[in-house]
Amino acid sequence: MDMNTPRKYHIKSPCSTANIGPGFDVLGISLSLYLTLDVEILKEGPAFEMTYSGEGATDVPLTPEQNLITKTALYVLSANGISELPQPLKIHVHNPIPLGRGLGSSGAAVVSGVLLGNALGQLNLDRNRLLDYCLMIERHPDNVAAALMGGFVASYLRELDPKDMEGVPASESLLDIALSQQVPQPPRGIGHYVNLGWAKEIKCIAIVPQFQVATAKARAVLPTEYVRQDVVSNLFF
Ligand SMILES: Nc1ncnc2c1ncn2[C@@H]1O[C@H](COP(=O)(O)OP(=O)(O)OP(=O)(O)O)[C@@H](O)[C@H]1O
Ligand SMILES: N[C@@H](CCO)C(=O)O
Repeated sequence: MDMNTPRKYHIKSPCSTANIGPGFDVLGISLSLYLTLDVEILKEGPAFEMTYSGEGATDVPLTPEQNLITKTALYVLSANGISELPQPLKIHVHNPIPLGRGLGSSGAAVVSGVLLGNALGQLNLDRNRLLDYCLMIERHPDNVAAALMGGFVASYLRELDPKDMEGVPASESLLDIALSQQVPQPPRGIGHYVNLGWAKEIKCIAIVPQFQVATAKARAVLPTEYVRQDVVSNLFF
């Protein structure tokens, strides 16, 4: 099928909670609040149209190279030799997930973007490969692994050889990808994950603060080392 053949997709990615108990950067649970994309490749119309409702509607940019979802899709497409979006393309995003408040909004956006790139480019990437793309962008695996795989997930980010990373966009430089730029593919098997069991009787209540803290800022204040006593007591909780 030609990339511009008219068609529709509905893409749904859950929010997630992470850092559960002692599982810092490891344990994540997907929760039943979903970022959705309604995507249509039309016969005619403007080359690109993006609308957005819900959390972040007044702040989130809606141009392909600035919006986290479309930027991520562009990255997946460029890494697979596709230098432009199909046209005319219409995307409606509905986001009920509060931004920057501990419910993995960026993880859901990244997972949606990777699924979007996979669908638009008809790439048929399997889940493990989709995870590699997610992990090039969100460099801690707990939220994206839970959002992509579903359920209660333990995940671990493999140390990457700097040689494998040459020219590969990681989160910050992803911002700079131009539509026409071709980027190398991510290394394979960046993350390991295990689906853990979950008792249906255990329900989750999320308490959402009224202020935002960007994950990057929160991570920047963490010490690089912890004393043994603190690590041991954290394992207990
Ligand atoms: N639906 C979305 N569309 C576009 N950009 C988004 C969307 N959701 C999140 N983002 C981007 O991600 C940023 C929030 O990411 P951040 O990692 O700081 O917090 P979070 O993922 O909501 O929370 P946490 O990682 O603590 O669970 C937003 O400020 C915005 O730039
Ligand atoms: N493990 C991540 C979760 C938030 O995205 C962190 O603490 O930064």
